[in-house]
Amino acid sequence: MTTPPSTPVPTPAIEFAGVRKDYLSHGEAVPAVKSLDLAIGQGEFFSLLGPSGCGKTTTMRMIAGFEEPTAGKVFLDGKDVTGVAPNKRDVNMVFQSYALFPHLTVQQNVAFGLERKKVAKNDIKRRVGEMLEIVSLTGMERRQPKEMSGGQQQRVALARALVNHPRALLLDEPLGALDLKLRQQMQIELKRIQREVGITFVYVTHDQGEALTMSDRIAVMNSGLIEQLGSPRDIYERPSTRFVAGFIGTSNIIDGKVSWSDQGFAVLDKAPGERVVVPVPAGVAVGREIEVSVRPEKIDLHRTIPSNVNGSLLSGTVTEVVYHGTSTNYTVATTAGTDFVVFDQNAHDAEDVASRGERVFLTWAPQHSYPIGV
Ligand SMILES: Nc1ncnc2c1ncn2[C@@H]1O[C@H](COP(=O)(O)OP(=O)(O)OP(=O)(O)O)[C@@H](O)[C@H]1O
Repeated sequence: MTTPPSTPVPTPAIEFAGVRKDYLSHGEAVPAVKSLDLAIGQGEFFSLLGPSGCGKTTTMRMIAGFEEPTAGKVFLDGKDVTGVAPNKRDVNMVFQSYALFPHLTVQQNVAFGLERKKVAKNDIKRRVGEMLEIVSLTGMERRQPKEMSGGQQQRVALARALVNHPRALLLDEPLGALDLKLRQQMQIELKRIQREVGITFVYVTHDQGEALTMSDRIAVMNSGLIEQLGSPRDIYERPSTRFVAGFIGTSNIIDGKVSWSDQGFAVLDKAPGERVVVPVPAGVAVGREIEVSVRPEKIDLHRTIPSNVNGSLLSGTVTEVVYHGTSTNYTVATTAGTDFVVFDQNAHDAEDVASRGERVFLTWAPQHSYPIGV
């Protein structure tokens, strides 16, 4: 028997090994990052997502070298850079405030770093031209920042940060100052730009929609720790903690005791005739308390009890109906004791399925129940 050749493991672009970061405030250590072991791949679009104060910016500043870990090491392309000055790390940053030079033109702003490095004039012209094309600003070379919109200024900042091909680009809430529509356009643009330049992007945000739209992987942080690391789909469809389920989108969460378990499924009995069916790994025994998360768009709402329900069934009373254009959102006080949110797509007609005060039945397929932390 021959052993298969081992596939070489690519060196991560960025790596944290046993990192902790405490700040000193009035003589007391404030833990900002409690324990971090993380590898970010070459060319990955990686987001650090979490509520204010969870340690995202501190994590990013440790990559840039603006903060040093209290313990542990940071590696860039496999090289230990702990203690190495920021200007020797070959990573660039983009912030919410564009920090462009106001008296310089777009061309001069983008060329600035290359000129300081004494790159040949012809090369500068070519590289700036290529970069402006990537960020869709060709033709605006002679403008000054004040003659441009917020979104255009942010593109200049991006072009300036990318023109010298850094090892990684760190982006700290760069779209925060833009209005919603422009922000959504820029999210798509940023992802395209990242794909074209092939540089590792580390993106800090507290906006879950933004992280879901752009990232290859997301680290959801809470109180100085990563709660879950995975693809946008993993994080949304399979939240590993109650915090992640609540922070990313809207989740309906039900607690209950397993009353029956067989062939990869468990049942939590609720009111007579009602139940929650959930896929579980082997070994989840009858009697065990579990938490189940269900996304609002997976649930069907009925005015009469449906026959042949394959999966979960709960009943309740509608307490709120909110029309959102693409969907109508219902809040239902269920007999299971929790309020459920149900998104009903306005795909065919925009008539409400039910009104406030009405008794309704909620059903969803077994695979749309997700057991948290089981
Ligand atoms: N220079 C500092 N001195 C003392 N404590 C600090 C310092 N910088 C950050 N902290 C604390 O460290 C923790 C993490 O802060 P950090 O800025 O990394 O969070 P964040 O997730 O980026 O938050 P935000 O989204 O609000 O920027 C917070 O409790 C914060 O108060």
